[in-house]
Amino acid sequence: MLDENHHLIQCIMDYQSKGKTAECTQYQQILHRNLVYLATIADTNQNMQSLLPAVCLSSFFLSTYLKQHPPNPSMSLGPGGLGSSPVGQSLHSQTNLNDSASPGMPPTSLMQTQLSNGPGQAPTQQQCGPAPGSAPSMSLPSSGPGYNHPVPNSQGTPLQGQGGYPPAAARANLNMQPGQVPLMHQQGVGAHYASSQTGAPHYPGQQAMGMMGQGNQGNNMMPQRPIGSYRPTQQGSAQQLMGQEEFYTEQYGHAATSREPSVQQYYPDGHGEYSYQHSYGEQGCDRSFEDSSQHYYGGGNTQYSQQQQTQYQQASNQQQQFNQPQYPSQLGYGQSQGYGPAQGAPAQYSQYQQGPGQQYPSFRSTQTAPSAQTTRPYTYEQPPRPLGSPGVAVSGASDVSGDGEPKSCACLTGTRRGRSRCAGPTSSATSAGASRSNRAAMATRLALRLRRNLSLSCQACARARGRPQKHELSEKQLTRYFVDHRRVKLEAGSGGKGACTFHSEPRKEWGGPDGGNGGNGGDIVIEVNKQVKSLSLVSAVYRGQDGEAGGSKNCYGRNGSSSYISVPVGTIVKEQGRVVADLACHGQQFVAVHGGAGGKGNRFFLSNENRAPMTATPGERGEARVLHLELRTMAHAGLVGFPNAGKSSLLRAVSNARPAVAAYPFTTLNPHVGIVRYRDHEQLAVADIPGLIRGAHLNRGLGISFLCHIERCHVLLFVLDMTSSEPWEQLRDLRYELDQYEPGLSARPHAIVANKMDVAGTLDKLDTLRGRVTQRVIPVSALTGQNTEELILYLRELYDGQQQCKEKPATW
Ligand SMILES: Nc1nc2c(ncn2[C@@H]2O[C@H](COP(=O)(O)OP(=O)(O)OP(=O)(O)O)[C@@H](O)[C@H]2O)c(=O)[nH]1
Ligand SMILES: [Mg+2]
Repeated sequence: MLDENHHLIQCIMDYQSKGKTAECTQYQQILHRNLVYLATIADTNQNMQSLLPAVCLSSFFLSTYLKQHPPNPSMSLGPGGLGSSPVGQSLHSQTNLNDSASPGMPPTSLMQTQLSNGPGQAPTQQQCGPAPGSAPSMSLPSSGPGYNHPVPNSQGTPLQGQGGYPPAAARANLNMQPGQVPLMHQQGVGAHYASSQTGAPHYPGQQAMGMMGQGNQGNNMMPQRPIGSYRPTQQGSAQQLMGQEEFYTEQYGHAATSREPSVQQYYPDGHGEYSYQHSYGEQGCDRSFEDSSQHYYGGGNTQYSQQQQTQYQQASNQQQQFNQPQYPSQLGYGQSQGYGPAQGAPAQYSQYQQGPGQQYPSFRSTQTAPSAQTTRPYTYEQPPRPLGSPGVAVSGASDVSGDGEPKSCACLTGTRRGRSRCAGPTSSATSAGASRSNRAAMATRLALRLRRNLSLSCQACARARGRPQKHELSEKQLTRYFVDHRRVKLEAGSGGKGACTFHSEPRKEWGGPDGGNGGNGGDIVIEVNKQVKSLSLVSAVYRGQDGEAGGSKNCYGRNGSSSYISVPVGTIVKEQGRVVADLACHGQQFVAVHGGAGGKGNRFFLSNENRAPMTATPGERGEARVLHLELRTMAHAGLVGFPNAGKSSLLRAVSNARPAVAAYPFTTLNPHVGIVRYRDHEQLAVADIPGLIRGAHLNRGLGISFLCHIERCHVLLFVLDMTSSEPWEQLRDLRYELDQYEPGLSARPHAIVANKMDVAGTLDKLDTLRGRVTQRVIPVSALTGQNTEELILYLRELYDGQQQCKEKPATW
């Protein structure tokens, strides 16, 4: 490694002299990484002594080279390298360059000094850092040759040029005493926080983890590798991270898993200081408080908070209140680091050179510990929760932007009619910081939500959309599906033929006849099913199942099974105009055609006269007939009236039926039946019949085809449109049409309903109507429901009166 570094430096110098900037930059990056790696190894017990000369010698060459060739400010040496610092210019870049190489590989003299440092070294580190204000103007005037920083003679003397590189951190890294391990972590965190401006991190678990890691894995080189996840966060350049990761993969045969940038995705709130540092370094203080985990570790470092309070308040007054001391054990955090926003602070990376097993668990435990996490705003990160759970509400309610107004939700709300933008509140992280994985998860949840027709993202969306109601069929669709007349051709199954066989057995020459009979053919049965509402499902042709033929050994054939045709209640079966069956009850069956009888086998013809009959008969053919099925709506009462009289509106007013209502005639094309329920649990069916007009019996309008439905009604309700000029003329025409369809039909128990009484000028017509008829006239308004109670009660009276006369034979 030493030779390689020498060679690299030589190449850099050559390229620099030749003016090849690109190659020079490339070799500088490699050199930088070598130095970082050497510094990492130097943290361990085993390799420190042997590698220290290599590190320092390389640093010496590099410093010598840099003195002779001031670096190009635009050059980048990777994380923390040249040009990565927003301020400091070339001199600062040089500082960073040295600092980037310095973590874990402090000057030899310093190392040697620190090797003997005991745990008592930790408190002194608090005093040796520069003031925060001095950070932006950091410089690294190397006082001596090589890579040596000026070593403080006393621990209270501030070091120079320690931008993000506290010497105490180097001491901590070099300190192999387990008891001093916490110092390393504190210093590392302190250095990091000093540059990240995120306030002091307070990880109670971090010290413990650090101790564990150092004590248990003290000589393990692998865990000492730099953690890559911090680098992109601090540098703000994932590209550099990837390049470095590839470099490590190539150089050392493995890629540090902790370098994966996706770690940041796993913790979008992240390690508090890092996410916050990134926010402040590049975005200022426009990031919401919930975006960072600042409040999770809020300001446990009292000294730190006190010192940096001024700048911190400038950065975010809102967040300052969360930086109150919570973890007094963190008081030892370094103050030596600047707090300026422009510090690249590469040194702090190396201070975090811990193994994944040490570091991330500590962060995890630290993040989950504070109670402030209950208000985490990461709606994207949270798994789906049941609706109405507190978490759902908190996620949306707790997210308030800086001005106190909830931000608009970016989630999509699935509705039956498509997607719409949700207006509910959500976190700023939701709208601003969705990574790819988050978007994928969001898409998955969105698809799930669309399937459920629910929303799980925010409080405003977290409500059930309600069950999708059954889509009402239009009158046109109902007409298509409603069939009240069907001609069917029925042919029952034929019987199976009989068998003609003889018994066959060894040494039994004349076994006798054993042919079995054939099975009977299947019948076709018409069965009433109340679930069926029309004859639309009735086919034109039915063929019954045939019976099986008989077999030998006296085996009979299987009978054909019966076929059933389901028809609605009120179906009348006619054959050649003659009613053969009236199916008015649920479950009632009518065997329309019978199957043919099965044939006889020769065994059947065995007799004393004929011991070996050869006779076997074929099965009979099934019965066949053509029938006409008519549906007559079964209802207790029927609404009869002219079009637009308000029949459908009245049915909607007195029952739960929902026929179509429109201000044009012949809106209703099919009968609708509604149920009127009474308190004694009696239920009366009321049928809305399509409108009749004058001359309907001559097939005008919709004709009188629908009067067959009225034919089954026990009670008739004549609905008159009181807004017409002469309502009583409507009554007369209706009676006439009914009588033309069936004489005496209008004489059934009935009532006269004067509808639309809410319209002005109808009272006079009502009086006139009452004077012209002898039946009871009930004024109602189907639109407003006025006086519909009287109609319902009177309907019950009519029905009860008709039931009392049930003993009498019907006249229709
Ligand atoms: N003002 C008023 N309007 C009514 C009333 N009842 C029904 N209407 C209106 O009259 C129009 C026809 O109502 P429908 O219930 O469709 O009449 P219909 O007898 O079923 O009509 P068809 O189905 O064509 O036979 C609609 O615009 C209703 O809003 C009522 O009591 N008062
Ligand atoms: Mg209607």
